[in-house]
Amino acid sequence: MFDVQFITHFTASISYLDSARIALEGGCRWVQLRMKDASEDELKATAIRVQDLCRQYRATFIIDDHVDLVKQIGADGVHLGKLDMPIKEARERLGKGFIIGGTANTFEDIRQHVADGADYIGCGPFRFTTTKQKLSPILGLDGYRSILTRMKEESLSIPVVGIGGITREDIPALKAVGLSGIALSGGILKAGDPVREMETIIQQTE
Ligand SMILES: Cc1ncc(COP(=O)(O)OP(=O)(O)O)c(N)n1
Ligand SMILES: Cc1ncsc1CCOP(=O)(O)O
Ligand SMILES: [Mg+2]
Repeated sequence: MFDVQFITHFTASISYLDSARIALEGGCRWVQLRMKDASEDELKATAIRVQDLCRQYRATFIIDDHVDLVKQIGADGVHLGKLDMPIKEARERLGKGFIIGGTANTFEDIRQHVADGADYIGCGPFRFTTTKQKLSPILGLDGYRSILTRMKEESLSIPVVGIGGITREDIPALKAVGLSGIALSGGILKAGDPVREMETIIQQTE
């Protein structure tokens, strides 16, 4: 099993909510709501609607950055990066019943997140992407290989999903390098038929 997480985004014709619907219709069962420039009200309203959709599809629903909103609406979990609430503090606020993901760009980041109580790692960027500003250094396959080798050597075990500019064509190599899965957005939303694109990716990962 190779996990597929969808990160919401928008295009000229697709809203954040529609992007989540597309992913779910295409068979994805893990959606992260990421709305970097939204107001609190807009974020909460969208989060409630995306959460409803995820419940209909029995999909996991994660919110990027906003620990208190996760607790307030009862989402499944939160994803946190270096500029967000520290994972240790989020775990204290949320307790054990919520999923907490942490961003990593190095082995040391992963070691810290494991110590702080993270449940999974989003490791990247795999390659350049315009979906996120201010990217950490690009890892490529070699970066993943060395991080995952170091994890094995030091018996550090936690699911690691690759993220950043990932498309369907990358999946065989990302599987082979030993990642637990992928998180992606543009690779779906920029496709001619986004639902079909997700279906194809899900078939590739089963
Ligand atoms: C699965 C996953 N991995 C990494 C990230 C990036 O989180 P972060 O570093 O906090 O950056 P922003 O997404 O908040 O811009 C992610 N969201 N999901
Ligand atoms: C949130 C995030 N963190 C690192 S790259 C990225 C964006 C992922 O989106 P895409 O698949 O469109 O590159
Ligand atoms: Mg963040």
